[in-house]
Amino acid sequence: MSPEGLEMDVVVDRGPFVLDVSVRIDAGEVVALLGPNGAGKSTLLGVLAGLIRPTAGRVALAGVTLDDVATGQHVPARGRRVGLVVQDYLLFGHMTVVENVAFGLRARGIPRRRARESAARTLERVGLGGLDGRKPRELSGGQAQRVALARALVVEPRLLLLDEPLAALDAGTRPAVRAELRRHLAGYSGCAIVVTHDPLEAMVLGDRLVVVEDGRVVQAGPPAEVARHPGTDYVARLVGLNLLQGTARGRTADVGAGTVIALAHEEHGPVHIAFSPSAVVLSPHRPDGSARNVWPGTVQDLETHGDLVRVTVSGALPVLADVTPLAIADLQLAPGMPVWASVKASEITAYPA
Ligand SMILES: Nc1ncnc2c1ncn2[C@@H]1O[C@H](COP(=O)(O)OP(=O)(O)OP(=O)(O)O)[C@@H](O)[C@H]1O
Repeated sequence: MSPEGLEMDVVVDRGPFVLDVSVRIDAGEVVALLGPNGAGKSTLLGVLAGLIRPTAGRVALAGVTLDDVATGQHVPARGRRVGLVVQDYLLFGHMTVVENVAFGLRARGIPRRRARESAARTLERVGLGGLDGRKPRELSGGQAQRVALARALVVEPRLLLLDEPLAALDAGTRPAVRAELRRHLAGYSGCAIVVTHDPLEAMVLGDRLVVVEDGRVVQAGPPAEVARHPGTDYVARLVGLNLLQGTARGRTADVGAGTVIALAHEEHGPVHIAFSPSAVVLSPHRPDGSARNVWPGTVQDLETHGDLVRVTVSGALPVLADVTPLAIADLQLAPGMPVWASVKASEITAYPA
């Protein structure tokens, strides 16, 4: 645990619902917070932002105690070095972009001129230099998202909270804004938490996943590890995603290990490639059907989740496959058995890294 990091051990007791969590985040680390509706994600963010007071426990950020119920210590929201980006951005329609960004500084008593200068610098940093005088209604969804990010960053927070930051964007613009957000988060030196319902977003943005169910942390770890060993059925369904990195050249992508993947649409340059374990077909012999994406591996592990069995296939290109118990019996799949995995191009999502 770095001294600049976040330490949170809190209980929020709301009668029927109790949040009881311990979370540690290092400076520079991005945690993707996942969980079903009503699991307690917003409550957790509310405590960190200083909007909800815990019933018991302690929160410390960068060596500063923000909450300590035992001693009665509580730093109010305005006094915290915490930046918050909410789902619908909540930009003030009557203010310009630079005024929106400067607002948090003004609220903290920074004089107008200095606040505007800092705001303009932060807008430059998120690639929005030159848009200072625009009104929020004159921005695209992606630009509005960056203004919201600038508004959170302008107070130089040690903790950045992003509550479903891409939810307001349409499906077409989301991949590009997600890739951009990833770059901003990579360059951010504080702790960050991204709340999301989207497993792809969680895997792309998070260095680590923290999964909350019914007010408790049920699983935490690097995305690939959580996907390979889901602790609950919810996690298995949610993070069951194969994620590869590659270099695209039109309708194909080189993913290393001598394997080229056929894509459903054109991409160029570094890409993420994602497909669901349910899209993977396993066969004992090299299939000669229409699937062009075929590679060999070895069954490493079988784990039952609900009515499916998740098969971990190891090899030069490790992959997860969800198959029915009947298929397991038919194919007589067992650890150590060589298999061929195949995926149709139409089942693959590729997007810029
Ligand atoms: N102000 C409140 N007073 C009492 N209970 C509340 C309050 N706000 C939320 N709750 C309850 O606390 C629990 C956790 O809610 P929370 O909003 O933190 O979940 P969430 O994981 O953010 O859900 P979602 O994904 O739907 O936003 C729920 O059972 C909810 O009904």
